[in-house]
Amino acid sequence: MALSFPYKAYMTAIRLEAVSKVFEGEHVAVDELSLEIGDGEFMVLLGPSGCGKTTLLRMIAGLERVTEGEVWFGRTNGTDMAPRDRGVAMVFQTGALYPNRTVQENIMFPLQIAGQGDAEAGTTAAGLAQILSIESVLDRMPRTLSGGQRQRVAIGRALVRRPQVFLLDEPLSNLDATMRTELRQEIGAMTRDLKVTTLYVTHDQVEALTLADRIAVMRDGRIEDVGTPTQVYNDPATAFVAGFLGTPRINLLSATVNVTAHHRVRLEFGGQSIGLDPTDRRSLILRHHHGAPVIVGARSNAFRLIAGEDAPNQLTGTIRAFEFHGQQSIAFVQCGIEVVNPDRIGRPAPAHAIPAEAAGPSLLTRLRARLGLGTPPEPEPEPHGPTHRRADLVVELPVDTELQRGTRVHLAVDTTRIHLFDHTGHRVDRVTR
Ligand SMILES: Nc1ncnc2c1ncn2[C@@H]1O[C@H](COP(=O)(O)OP(=O)(O)OP(=O)(O)O)[C@@H](O)[C@H]1O
Repeated sequence: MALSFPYKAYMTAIRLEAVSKVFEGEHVAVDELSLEIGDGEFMVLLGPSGCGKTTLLRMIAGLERVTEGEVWFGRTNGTDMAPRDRGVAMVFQTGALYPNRTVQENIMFPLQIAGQGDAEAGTTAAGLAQILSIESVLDRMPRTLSGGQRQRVAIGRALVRRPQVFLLDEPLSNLDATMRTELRQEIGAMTRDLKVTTLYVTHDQVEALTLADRIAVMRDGRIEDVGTPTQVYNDPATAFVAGFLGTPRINLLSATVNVTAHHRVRLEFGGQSIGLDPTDRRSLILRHHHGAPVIVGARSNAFRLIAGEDAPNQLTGTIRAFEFHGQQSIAFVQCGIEVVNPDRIGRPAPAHAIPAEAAGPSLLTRLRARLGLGTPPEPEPEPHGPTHRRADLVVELPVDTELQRGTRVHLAVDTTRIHLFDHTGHRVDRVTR
């Protein structure tokens, strides 16, 4: 998959070349990760807790040493540069402010350190405060501010020196829902007005989808997919990405490919099945893979309630629960189909399960060998549940649908809206961006 910035008009502001971070000689937090961020681009790093987002951000800021690989700023190799020389400003979950300085003094402080006079620094700070809607609290002390106001001050202080690169690490996570939405919109508008290259870390898919020019979805120290919000949502590269984006969560159904005597491809779910159109590209790929296990990804809106049993490509089940969600209703339909846990699928098998000659030496093994530390310790068993289990189909229905629990329903499946993944969680029709 190409991870480079697609818009030719932009220059590359940050380039990460096979960057890794190994803590204490054995814990791989970031694993040979490569990514380009364009000048002025708003990139969101999205991924579950512990996948290495903060570590990556800290390596770009120079707060964490890179174990292997290179960090470039434009045409300068910044891998070993001191943090202050990188032109980078960072805002954390809770913006740390100087407690004994007023809001205005906090914002103007970086300019004063840089040698700017009080009057000029004060004017710049007041201008930024206006953009950030905190002009009425300029004379207040940080302890008297709300969480949202404090984050605004932290953002003002980070941006006051016009950094080349603006890094934000979950800046909204400690705010209430209303404040989060408001500040999210302001961060988006402000960074675009200032045309500052921004890298924003979050595990919140709504923040990622609403803010990003592009989203890089991280998992286990690597990037699984990168693209515009519509690309990663509508055309996810892996089952994990499909499962991480979207509410309700996408249905990931375990199926087996059945190629009929007439070279038609059917996807078998135990007792039920659906057929692919012969002109569908996936059909052309799968007709050579009779018996192969696949994962069918179908969002809740890929189904339609139908009356009869005769329609092709339908699944039948029993309503187990029905929820009113305002704009639509969500039905949980028991179809007896195995669903796949996206968090488990495609995770590398434990090192001891892979023949050494097939796997090749891992990053960790190579690093330890170089440091004379011998082979890595046996990996811990993974604390996750099983890969497959029987669960309900989650189906979106018009809000005026009236159904009782226990009702038998027929659901037409729109096969043009499903994604097909192989057993490792990668799309059978590979995604190239
Ligand atoms: N200083 C450290 N020493 C050892 N391990 C660390 C250190 N910092 C981070 N880690 C580990 O590296 C992995 C990545 O951590 P990191 O904080 O980058 O993840 P994250 O995606 O930002 O998670 P979260 O969203 O929870 O902040 C985790 O397993 C974490 O325990």
